Amino acid sequence: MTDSDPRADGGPADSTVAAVFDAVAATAPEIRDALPGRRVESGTENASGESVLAGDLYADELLGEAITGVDGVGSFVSEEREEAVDAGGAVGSGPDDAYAVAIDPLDGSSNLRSNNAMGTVVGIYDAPLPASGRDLVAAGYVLYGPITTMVVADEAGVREEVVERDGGGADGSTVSRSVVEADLTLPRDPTVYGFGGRVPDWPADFRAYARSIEDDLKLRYGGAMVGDVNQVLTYGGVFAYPALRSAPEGKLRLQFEANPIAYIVERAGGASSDGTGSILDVEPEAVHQRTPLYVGNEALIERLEAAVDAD
Ligand SMILES: O=P(O)(O)OC[C@H]1O[C@](O)(COP(=O)(O)O)[C@@H](O)[C@@H]1O
Ligand SMILES: [Mg+2]
Ligand SMILES: [Mg+2]
Repeated sequence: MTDSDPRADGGPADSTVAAVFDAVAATAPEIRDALPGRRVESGTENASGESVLAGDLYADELLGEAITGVDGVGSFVSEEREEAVDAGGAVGSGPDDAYAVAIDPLDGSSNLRSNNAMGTVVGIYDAPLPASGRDLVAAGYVLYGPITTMVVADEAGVREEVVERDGGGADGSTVSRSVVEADLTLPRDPTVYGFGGRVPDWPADFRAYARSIEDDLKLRYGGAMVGDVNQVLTYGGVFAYPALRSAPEGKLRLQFEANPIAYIVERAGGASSDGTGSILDVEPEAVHQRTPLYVGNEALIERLEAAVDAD
């Protein structure tokens, strides 16, 4: 529990959803504190074939324990785990059914060695995984920047909180959370863009789109999706990890990364796409499935879809 409850400011009504974000917020300072000693390779690969840092594993363990301990969470899966963990209770959309939670424990963890921003991504689904983005009931992310912030999206909208370690409130809390933006929406006039992947690996249609975007917007790319998407939510613009010539499915994973981010951006008044339509409509096929991801101001996403359709 926290000593300043953001739900009083119009957050999620659902107690399980609120408890999941309580757990994530409570874990954030601990993850942050543990990072300095965990910048090295763990010597293992994850289900996506990527090498795992000690920080990835530590965050995964801590969050796994905290989230599976929440009443009403029936299933848990992470980028760093091959299979979903049964947390007790059947997952579904009925009133007594449990939720499934998917996380990317450390997003952008290659930034750990170079000491740049990273995050944690969370998606809460009312359907067994792999699930459609339409089954999300809430999603959010923690951004470990100069300040630790948490962005939470649900039916009611999107809010941003600052999360800080607390000396310990009367209720035994260890973190304090203050809402700094109760109704986060994308600015109407976009100013930034950030696109992942190597430029020579971009398909010609996406390269042409990028060239046209460069005329209007400033480049902001830090190599952590959460940090780069937070730029777009703050200043307006477009983030993409596109389909690549060498990897038509792109890099980002639908369950842990693309769906939660698309949900947040759409709730904030923006749009998402896999190149043809909303990410939230992508058919779920596997827990670790990848998808191209484009999110941002609606007009920029419409322009993207027109550009990549034209090829
Ligand atoms: O190094 P690249 O190819 O630009 O990839 C960057 C992308 O990969 C990621 O780091 C993948 O996330 P993980 O660190 O969770 O594997 C994204 O955060 C980021 O957008
Ligand atoms: Mg990631
Ligand atoms: Mg990760």
